[in-house]
Formats: sequence, C-alpha cells, structure tokens
Amino acid sequence: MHKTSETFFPFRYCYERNLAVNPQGGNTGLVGGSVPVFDEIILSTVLMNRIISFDKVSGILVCQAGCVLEKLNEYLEEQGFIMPLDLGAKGSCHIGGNVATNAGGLRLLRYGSLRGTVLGLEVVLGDGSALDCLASLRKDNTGYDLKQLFIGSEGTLGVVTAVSILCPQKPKAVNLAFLGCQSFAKVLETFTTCRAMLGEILSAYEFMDEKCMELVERHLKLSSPVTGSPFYVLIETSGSNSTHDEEKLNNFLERAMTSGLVTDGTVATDDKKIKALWSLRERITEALTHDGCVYKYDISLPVGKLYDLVTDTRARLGRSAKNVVGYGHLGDGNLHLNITAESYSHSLLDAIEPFVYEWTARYNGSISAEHGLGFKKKQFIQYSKASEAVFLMQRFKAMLDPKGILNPYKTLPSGS
Ligand SMILES: O=C(O)CC[C@@H](O)C(=O)O
Ligand SMILES: [Zn+2]
Repeated sequence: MHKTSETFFPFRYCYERNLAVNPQGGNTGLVGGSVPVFDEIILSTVLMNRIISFDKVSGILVCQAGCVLEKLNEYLEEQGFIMPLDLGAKGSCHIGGNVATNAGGLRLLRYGSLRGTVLGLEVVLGDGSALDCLASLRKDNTGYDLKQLFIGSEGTLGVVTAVSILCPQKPKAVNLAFLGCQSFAKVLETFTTCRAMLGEILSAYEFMDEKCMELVERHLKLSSPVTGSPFYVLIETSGSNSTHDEEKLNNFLERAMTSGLVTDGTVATDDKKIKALWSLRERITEALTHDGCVYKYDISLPVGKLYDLVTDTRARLGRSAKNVVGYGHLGDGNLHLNITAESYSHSLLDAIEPFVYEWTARYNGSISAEHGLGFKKKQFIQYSKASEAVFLMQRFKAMLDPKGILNPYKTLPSGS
C-alpha cells in the first residue's frame, strides 16, 4: 500500500477546535466550490505537488493532489503518455480539484470520466484520519467502491490528497478540423456522420455558435480562418497511424462538404495550428469575462435539444441581456449556456432562473454537467435529483463529517 500521510495534522487541529475548512486547489472552479463563504480556513494543496510513481507498462500515475494538470501532462508526454483529461484551466488547476469536482473537459468523449480513469484515492476525512484507497488496479471488486463517494463531492466528504490514475498512450497522430455549419441540425448530423466514419480515432467534438466567435475575436483579438457561419465545430482525431487517420478524416470531410453538412472549414496537423484552433474554443470563457457580468449555466441535455435552450433563453431575455451564447462538449451532450449583461441585475437573474433549471428538468437534463454545484448552484439540486437521493446524500455527509466542518455551505442545499 502507498501511504503519503498517516494523519493530516491541520485537519485534526481543526477537528478538535471545531474549525471549518475550505479545501482549495487551483481555485479555477466556476461555481464557488473552492472559495470560503464566511470564516473557513483555506486548506491549499499547492505544496502537495509530488509525483509518487509512474508505471510505464500499465500507464498508471500516482501523484499528490496539488500537481498542476498541465505539468502532469508534460511529465507524461516525455514518457509517451498523456493525462486522460484536458481543460482550458490546465495551466493552474490541480489534479486533486479535478477529481474532487469530477471535472469533464475536452477529452471526455474519448477517455471517459474520472469515475472510470481514477483507480484509487487517498482522502483525509474531517477528523484528520487518512483513508487509504490508493489502489492501482484496473479490476478490484472487493466491497464498496468508496473512492466514488469522494469523486465529485467537492471536498464536502473528505479532502483528496493523492490520486492514482490510468493514463492513455500519447497519440502519434493528431488532426484537427474546424468547420462551419449553417444550422444546429447540421451540427448534429455532422456529429453522427463523423462518429460513424471516424470511429475509434474521434477524440473531441466541440461546438460554438457565431456569438462565441464574435466574442473571442473582439475581446481576445483571435482570428478564425473559418468565418460567416452561424455554428462552428471542432473535430479532433487522435490515433497511432497518421496515414490511416488522415485518410479517414479526408473521406469524412469530403462527404461532409459534398452533402452540404459543412460549408467551410480548415484542417490542421501541425502543433502550432492545432493549438491556435483549440484556442478559439478553449478561450471562450475568458472572452466572456471581458464582455461584462456573466451568468453561467453548465447543462446536460439530450443532444437533440441542446441548442433549443439557447434559442428559448435568447427569445425570453430579448434586449435585457447583452449576449446569450451557447457552446460546449456536444459529443457529451453538454451545453455551456452563458449570458452577459453590462452589470449585475436582479431582475435579469429572475428572468433566467428558475426558467433555465425548469427547462432542463423538463427534458430530464442535469443543471450541472461538469462544474459541480459548489456554493452557487447547491440550492437547485432538486431540479436534477430526487428528494430521496438528496436525503441519502445528507446522511452520508452527516456520517463522514459529523461536525459539518468540511467545505460547509457547498454542494447540498442549506438546512442540511
Ligand atoms: O465557462 C464556461 O461556461 C465553460 C468552461 C469550460 O467548462 C469549457 O468547456 O470551456
Ligand atoms: Zn466545459
């Protein structure tokens, strides 16, 4: 068994004195899960940044919670591997925070969620004792899979201090296609076509609407080689044989162009152009922050309904919003609906909520696909979870954190 810490002293200190603790990694979350609400003590993982081991045969990495995602990826790339997740915030987010929030990101379509790739965790509980579940096994059916309780629990049940994670081989060939589509129906049809024609080499299918493109151009001065379409899609392939992958991609592009699914596009195979095209998508969040006050929604929906929420919200808000934009991980059924205004307005918020949540619940969607509930969304959990489920969550919380000192006021509705 690996052990990185037997007892986590600051926790025991806080437990004995009834002091509340706010675990914090890179502090890049979007729902206020990593910021204190009142007088909690911030417990930063920044100094826990040690790589414990990497096994080149199995591809299993064991590291401490404070390792920065991008640094881990760089370390792995030198050995012919990559991290199974990639986020716009990779330069500052910590792997412990990624696991605690079950972050999704840009590679989920290919490598699945952290619930599948995380093999083990070390977690410190509210009383300062360390729970050693830091297994590095692909298969282990001995009892309940306790680590799953902590993945996505946003530090409310325990603090992730070390992670064991399965890492894929670094793909030898990566291609990117950035395409323009004339309607959302075409975006969907392009997705089904590319999934059928690219098969196992498809590694990302992202979409953005023209408003997003306008904002990255205006606020970040990025320029797109593809213009004049209401929707854009970014398709990434990752494989082991560039000739084979390019042939597949070219066949798909020919079909997509001749059948009118896409009207314009560009392809990149070299690193520099690939990075520049990814920036158009990855930096939308940053562009939005320059547009004014931002109201953010991270929604899972049946993929066919994904953009209807943007259209309906835009129609409802009319001129009271500055911009209503939709983008996200279409391949995962995950929409990022963002609304901007010159300044914060209570009446605008009232027009957005609960409208967006009710709309989502009507189609059995999730009001938080990949960002978590944190402080900002915890009161809305009932739109996506049955009351019995919330009650059971509250019982877990009471059992693992009887003093209520672990990231209080987060995830579960107040009163719990
Ligand atoms: O800012 C957002 O709404 C989404 C952020 C992130 O999840 C992304 O996919 O770019
Ligand atoms: Zn996202």
